[in-house]
Amino acid sequence: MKERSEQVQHSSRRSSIEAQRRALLHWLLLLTAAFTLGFSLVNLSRGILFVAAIELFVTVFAFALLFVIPRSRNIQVWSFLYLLVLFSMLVVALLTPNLSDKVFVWFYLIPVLALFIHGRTLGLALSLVYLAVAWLLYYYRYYDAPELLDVVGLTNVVACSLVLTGGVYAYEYSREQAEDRLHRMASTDSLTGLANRKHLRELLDYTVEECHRTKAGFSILGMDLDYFKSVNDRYGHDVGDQVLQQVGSVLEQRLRQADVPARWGGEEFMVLLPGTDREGASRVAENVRETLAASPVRVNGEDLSITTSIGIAEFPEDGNTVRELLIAADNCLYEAKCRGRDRVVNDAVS
Ligand SMILES: Nc1nc2c(ncn2[C@@H]2O[C@H](COP(=O)(O)OP(=O)(O)OP(=O)(O)O)[C@@H](O)[C@H]2O)c(=O)[nH]1
Repeated sequence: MKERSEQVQHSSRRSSIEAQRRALLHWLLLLTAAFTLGFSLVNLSRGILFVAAIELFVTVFAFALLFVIPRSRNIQVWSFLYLLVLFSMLVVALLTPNLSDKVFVWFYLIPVLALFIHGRTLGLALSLVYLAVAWLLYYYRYYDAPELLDVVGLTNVVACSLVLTGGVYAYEYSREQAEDRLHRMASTDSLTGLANRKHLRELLDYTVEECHRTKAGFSILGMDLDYFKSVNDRYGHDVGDQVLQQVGSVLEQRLRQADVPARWGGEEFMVLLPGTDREGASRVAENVRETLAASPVRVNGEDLSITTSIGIAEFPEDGNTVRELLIAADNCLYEAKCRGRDRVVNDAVS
């Protein structure tokens, strides 16, 4: 749906991804602090002091991030630093002579963490860079231990990390797709396929804010079908639903790409017309009203005509806030109903 609408959906998606990553990072930092502290104590007791000190540093670093991240506006940099510090600690452990070659299994965590906290694209790029460095260091560390560097050994090391990276990437991809679908469903009216009330409300807030900044204008149309209750009463709810779908498709057909029609609730619709003044909005409203009146719904061989009353409000003349504009459009709509329905009113006296 439309450029502006996509912008709003995109920014609401971004903030939900950000919140999810913050929560994930919180748990990862707790786990990191706990495990590095444990390893630090073990290495301290074994006398491997340098590694123990590095691990203790990572414990403190992870613990500090637990306080920094909730207060930070941009967590991307901190996430990047967290991964780098963790990776550097693993490098030190890998290159330390007395530690087991099994230390390398911890590198398999890097692609999992990178993809979870940085998302698919950046996460994959970081994973491949870190893994390539880890493979080279593994080779350098064990070049004098042929039993670890035979073809089978090396293939296992490389293939396992690639399979793991591919698996987590595929998981992230399907999770993103599912999230996209959920976001679309949450902002769409299932009967008409138009934007729903919640989504248009967000769009109106965004548009008012933007127009205050840019000094641009816009209008809204508040629409209410006439005598819709009698359609339901006479023909049943299924026909009523068919009428609502017909209104949805007329709005989709008659409006410009930048305009956003929405189902406001029941038999009420609302349209956002960016960059349109009162006169322009009145022409669009007349056009929609006439098209609807000329597009009857066919029921049992009978033509059921649809008429609508429309009220208009223009920003900033009729209101500086979304609330004021909605009240102004509603007053015009009420006036249209009072004057006999099937008409457009753009100048109600409140
Ligand atoms: N079929 C169907 N009907 C709905 C839906 N949502 C609301 N309605 C019906 O819409 C009707 C609205 O009736 P009223 O508010 O009296 O409005 P009206 O009959 O159009 O009268 P005026 O607006 O004064 O012209 C009620 O009968 C609701 O049950 C829906 O999703 N499907």
